[in-house]
Amino acid sequence: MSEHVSDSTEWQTLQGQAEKFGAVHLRDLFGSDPKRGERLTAQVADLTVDYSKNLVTDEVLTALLALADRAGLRERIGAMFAGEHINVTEDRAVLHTALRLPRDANLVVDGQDVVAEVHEVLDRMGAFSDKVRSGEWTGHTGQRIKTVVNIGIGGSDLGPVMAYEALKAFKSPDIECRFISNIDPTDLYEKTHDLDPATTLFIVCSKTFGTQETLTNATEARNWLLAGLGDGAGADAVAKHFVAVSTNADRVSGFGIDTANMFGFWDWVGGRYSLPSAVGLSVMIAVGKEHFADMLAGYHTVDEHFRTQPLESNVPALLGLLNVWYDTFLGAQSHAILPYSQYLHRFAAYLQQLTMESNGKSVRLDGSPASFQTGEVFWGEPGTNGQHAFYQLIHQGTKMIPADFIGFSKPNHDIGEMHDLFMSNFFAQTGALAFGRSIDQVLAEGTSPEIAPHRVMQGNHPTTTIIAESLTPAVLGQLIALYEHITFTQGTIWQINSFDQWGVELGKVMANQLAPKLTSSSAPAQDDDSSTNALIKLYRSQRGR
Ligand SMILES: O=P(O)(O)OC[C@H]1O[C@](O)(CO)[C@@H](O)[C@@H]1O
Repeated sequence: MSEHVSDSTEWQTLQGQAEKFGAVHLRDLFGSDPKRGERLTAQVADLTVDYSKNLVTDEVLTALLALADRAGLRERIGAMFAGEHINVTEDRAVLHTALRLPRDANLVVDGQDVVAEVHEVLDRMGAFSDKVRSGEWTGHTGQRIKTVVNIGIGGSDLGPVMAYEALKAFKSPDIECRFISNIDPTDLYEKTHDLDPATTLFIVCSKTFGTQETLTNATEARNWLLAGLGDGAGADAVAKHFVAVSTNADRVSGFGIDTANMFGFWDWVGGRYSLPSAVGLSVMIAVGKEHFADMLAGYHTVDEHFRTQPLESNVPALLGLLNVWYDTFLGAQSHAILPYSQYLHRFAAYLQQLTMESNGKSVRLDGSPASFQTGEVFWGEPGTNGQHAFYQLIHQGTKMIPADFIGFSKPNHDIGEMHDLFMSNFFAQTGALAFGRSIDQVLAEGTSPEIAPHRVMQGNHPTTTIIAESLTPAVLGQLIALYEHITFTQGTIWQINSFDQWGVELGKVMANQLAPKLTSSSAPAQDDDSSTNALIKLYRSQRGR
């Protein structure tokens, strides 16, 4: 492999193809190949993935696969699964795939029997969630737990809340979960003000147990609990109502949570990849350990596909390469995630962290600046809500926005004809985006020549359609693993480290430095830039300080 993939002949070939691609239209690609739809459809586990409505020719696909070879994608996949320290800036293995290995698998990394440790924690989580679900685990006053409140942010929040919402059809009717993430006090207030402390269990979820938002929320939640339980409530009550999920036992006990009530994970699990670890405890309590195990098994089937399939039939690799094609070679800036499932209403938000914290990088592994466009902006809303909000811009705007349509043949709740109507929108949209409406069609419908141009849809907007029979825990695991490996593929081609997040770390440090200037009436707000100084002064005066 050449030192920089972007200097390779394979890269140049794709640049050349991109330059002449403006003339290619999906109408022609489908017109000249009646079997394109079937030919460019692949299966990964329970997911049928139709990528035929993407702006690619066979020539481009071949060139993308050659680029993947040049970038050593196969070898990088092997290195990740084997536990090599591919997160070079933190000198860590990247082993979220080990979180879903079956009990009888073998993986020893850095002298650690990874599978045994993973299953030891899963077993403890299972036993604990059984107790909470059955009512055997009681609070300080002897009452059973009715509400589980997860306190965490980023990967310690987005995965659990997304999966909890996605799997609502599988949850216990006796337990509700809530999620506090923002340090905005209104989040804490809204999620607790109508709860009974006696029946509330908090999970303080933080890989580092050093995150300002989470520790502040957890401290205030403990105050709320003790005040609500009244006289006599102290450390014993905290032990009944607070458990922790973290990699840092010292900080957990420093906070006052008994480490007997701590569920651990490891530094080789990145926050945004941590849902299948103990970070998923709230989800396990809601849906039960069996459904959680189904979700892990779903992840694992896609992991195995990614690890073993040749690249030409490797679905995450192909979709990752398509994303590189759009982003780096065709200049697309964003990527829409459009699930036709209300249960997946937090899926795009979840993927934002997964993809943008992973691939929002401009420096390559060797420290040199990337001389090309990397990570896209991921965004989206469930259909059909999105249709009545932003689809107009996708259909007739000036930007290229590749979009993933995710749908299910069977709804979790079937009511009348609703699901068929819902899915008719799903199928109609990808067709309209691809093939549009020509001026001749518009005029033939009787539209006046003055208005006709406004009603023309150029089409040629790329989409990928992902369908499964229904949204089950296993299918959810498959979907998440699919996007994890798409993200990995992109990072590999770009030769960036998809597993650190130094940019976010800077913001955390600066917020901690600024905090005293907001709260103290004596400290002058003068040593920042003129804009920040003025804004802090305004804030302080409005707060009466
Ligand atoms: O789980 P922790 O350590 O509280 O971190 C929360 C989040 O903060 C980040 O470090 C930055 O947003 C994420 O990567 C992580 O998921």
